Amino acid sequence: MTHESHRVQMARSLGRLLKGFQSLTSLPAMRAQRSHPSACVPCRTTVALPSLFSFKPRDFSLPNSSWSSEMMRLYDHYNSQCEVEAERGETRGGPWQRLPSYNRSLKYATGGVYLSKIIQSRARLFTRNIREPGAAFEYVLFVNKEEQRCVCIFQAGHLLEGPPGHVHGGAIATMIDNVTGTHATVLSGPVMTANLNINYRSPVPLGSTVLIESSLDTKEGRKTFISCKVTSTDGSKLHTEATALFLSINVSHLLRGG
Ligand SMILES: CCCCCCCCCCCCCC(=O)SCCNC(=O)CCNC(=O)[C@H](O)C(C)(C)COP(=O)(O)OP(=O)(O)OC[C@H]1O[C@@H](n2cnc3c(N)ncnc32)[C@H](O)[C@@H]1OP(=O)(O)O
Repeated sequence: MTHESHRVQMARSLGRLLKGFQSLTSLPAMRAQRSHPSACVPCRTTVALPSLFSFKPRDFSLPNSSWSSEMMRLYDHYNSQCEVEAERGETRGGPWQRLPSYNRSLKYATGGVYLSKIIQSRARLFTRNIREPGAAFEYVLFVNKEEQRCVCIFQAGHLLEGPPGHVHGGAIATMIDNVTGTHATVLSGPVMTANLNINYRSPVPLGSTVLIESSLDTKEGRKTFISCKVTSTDGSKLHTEATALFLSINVSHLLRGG
């Protein structure tokens, strides 16, 4: 590849990358989807990131047959608040927004050099790379921009076992990083995790549904500080608590390999 064509390709990648982050930070209101998988057709299909794909991607934040009744109940609870009744039977955006989720995010985040075409085409978001529904990370995130809060309903599948019958601490850390990182991106644009502190208070039973809630502590220049809690769905049991620091980055940071 000549120097010039490499520069052109780099500029194009940067454009795509920025577009992805921008669409995540200016999320369009999503219409509530209260029904089960078969009926899950988005009423408005403008979602974050599709411009990065050459095919219609699957939105993993929508219910599938593996979701427990508790997962569905909570999904319905938050989804019903994504849209509220307005005048004359019309609806408008509510306090919460569901965040769509895809298994490919940044095609050109290469770690310094361009990945080979094969690796590019195979790269997948870690938490969305297992095909079997319910086997690993099943989750959906809702964000409340006014309250600067984010809630994730998470069902931990059998492939996430750590201590017998319970969820691996690394899988919990992954989800905390995922939720707080997405929340920080919504609040501050492109960021990277600089620091993550986790206290594990009580084990999470495998197969259970838990809530992961994150809230903004403060923003100082490039720094976004977030707190996070993992609890049972009725809030009575604290499983994990964490604090995280995210630093705003220029996306070229990713392309340069940090
Ligand atoms: C398209 C969009 C899709 C998005 C989808 C999202 C879904 C997926 C979400 C998944 C989410 C997953 C997310 C992931 O998994 S991100 C992957 C895990 N994270 C990394 O790999 C990050 C690696 N580190 C870096 O790249 C750099 O160190 C960064 C960029 C973080 C900072 O390097 P940079 O050169 O830029 O900054 P600086 O060193 O000048 O420091 C600047 C300031 O910050 C302070 N500082 C720095 N570090 C720390 C620290 N550890 N504790 C406390 N403070 C720290 C420092 O003292 C200074 O403060 P001050 O002196 O100015 O006061």
